[in-house]
Amino acid sequence: MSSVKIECVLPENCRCGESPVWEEASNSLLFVDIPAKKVCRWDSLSKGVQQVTVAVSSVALRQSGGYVATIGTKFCALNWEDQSVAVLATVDKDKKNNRFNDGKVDPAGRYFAGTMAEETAPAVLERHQGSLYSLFPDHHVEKYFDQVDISNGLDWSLDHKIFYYIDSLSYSVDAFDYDLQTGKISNRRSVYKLEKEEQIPDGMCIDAEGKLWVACYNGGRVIRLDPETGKRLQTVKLPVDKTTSCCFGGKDYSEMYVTCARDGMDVEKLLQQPQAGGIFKITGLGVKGIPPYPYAG
Ligand SMILES: O=C(O)[C@H](O)[C@@H](O)[C@H](O)[C@H](O)CO
Ligand SMILES: [Zn+2]
Repeated sequence: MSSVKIECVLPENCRCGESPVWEEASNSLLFVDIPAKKVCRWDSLSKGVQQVTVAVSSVALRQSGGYVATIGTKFCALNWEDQSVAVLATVDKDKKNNRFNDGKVDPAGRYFAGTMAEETAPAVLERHQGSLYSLFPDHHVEKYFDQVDISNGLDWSLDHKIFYYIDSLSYSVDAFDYDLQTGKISNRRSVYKLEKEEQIPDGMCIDAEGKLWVACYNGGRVIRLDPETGKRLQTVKLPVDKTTSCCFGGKDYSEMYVTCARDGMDVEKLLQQPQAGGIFKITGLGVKGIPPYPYAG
């Protein structure tokens, strides 16, 4: 194993950083801060941050330019230049206390995202209120299942035949068979159950070897899993407890970026972990990621 280096590249003080995504064209990391209601774009060359204020939970690239984002219970297009938002579709119309949470685009350009009840405190919420959806390139929405607690990490296997998914309060990383042609999922099973000290599974991404990286909320780490054997291959601890999500980026996708949260920490913990809410860069992992897929609509 090569020598792993962890660096806080942006002391952004996110209340709850989430949805990191690398934009190669601008050498930037996009991410959101859910309670602070903003989408941020950090330029890795100039180190500058731009932001748009909107009640967002996830953001993704869009093939035709700009971005897509989940805002409240709406799938939206986000124009970065004039900061305008256009609603593409709305879900959970009968659930006034719901909002979208994590989302990611599949290899065919569909935007997958799930919902959850609004939290009263981190991980405290009315159970089973969420559902998983995807926004197709023609802007129609398909619903996959309901009864979700906290819809979180998602990604697809390198051959596009498996969809990986995390409902945080199940403490499990699940897999489904995936039909890329139709966007249909089937045959749900668990590929990894978190150990107690790993705490709550949150955001996730796949690497170029087909292994999964899961950010562990309250666990202060990202873990690398082999979804075929169900074994944990590696643990990388960070100097903050509330690690929320991860993605690969940088040159050739050889760096990993990790988001985390400050909300839910008491004064003493914040003094111990002054970098809570920052953006972390991990190098020396010895494995690369793959580029994010852009929404095709
Ligand atoms: O970031 C998310 O996915 C949720 O929006 C957050 O509220 C926390 O991560 C959650 O409380 C822990 O599971
Ligand atoms: Zn999350």
